Amino acid sequence: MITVLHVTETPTLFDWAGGSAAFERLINAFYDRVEGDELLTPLFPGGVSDEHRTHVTAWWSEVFGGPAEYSSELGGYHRMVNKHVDLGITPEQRYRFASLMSLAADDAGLPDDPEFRAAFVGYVEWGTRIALANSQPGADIVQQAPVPRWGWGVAPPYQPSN
Ligand code: HEM
Repeated sequence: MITVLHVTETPTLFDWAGGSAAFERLINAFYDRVEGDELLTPLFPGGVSDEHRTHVTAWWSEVFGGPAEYSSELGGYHRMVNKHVDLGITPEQRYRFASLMSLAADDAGLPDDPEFRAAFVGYVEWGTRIALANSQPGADIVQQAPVPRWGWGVAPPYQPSN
C-alpha cells in the first residue's frame, strides 16, 4: 500500500509580504507619512533619518520571520525598548501610529488578503501598546527579552491542497 503525504508549508509573514524589499517600502512609506503628521512629528524632531528607517526595517523583518539582523547586529530587544523610554507616548499618538501603519501597508503594496492584514494589524496593535506602556515616565520595563517572532494566528493563508 502506498501512502501519499501532502505537506504544505505555511510561509512566513516575511516571505508572504515580499521579503526585504517589501519591508523597506513599508517602513519608508510609514515614516514619509509620519513626517507629515502633526501628532507624530514632535516625537521625531528634524525628521526620520535613513539610519532610523534602516534599523526599524531590520526590526520588522526579524519579527515577521526574516533575517535576525536586529538581534545579531543592532542590540536586539534591549536596544529597541530603550529607544522608547520616557517618550511619553499618548493614546492619541499610539492610535495615529497604528493607523498610519495600516495605510502605509497599502502605500507599499503589501498583500491585502484578510489573513495577512489581520496578522499584520495584530502585531501593530500589540507592539504599539507595549511601546506606549514602556514610554511612560517611571515605567517598569523588561530590559531583556527575545525579539518576538510573529505568526499567522488563527488564520494562515488558504492554500488549496491541489
Ligand atoms: C509596533 C510598534 C512599534 C515598533 C515595532 C517600534 C520599533 C522601534 C524600533 C526598532 C526603534 C529603534 C530603532 C533603532 O534601533 O535605532 C524605535 C524607535 C522609536 N520609536 Fe518605535 N516602535 C513602535 C511603536 C512606537 C510608537 C507607538 C511610537 C510613538 C507614537 C514610537 C516612537 C519611536 C521613536 C520616537 C523612536 C526613536 C527614538 C530615538 O531614536 O531617540 N514607536 N521604534
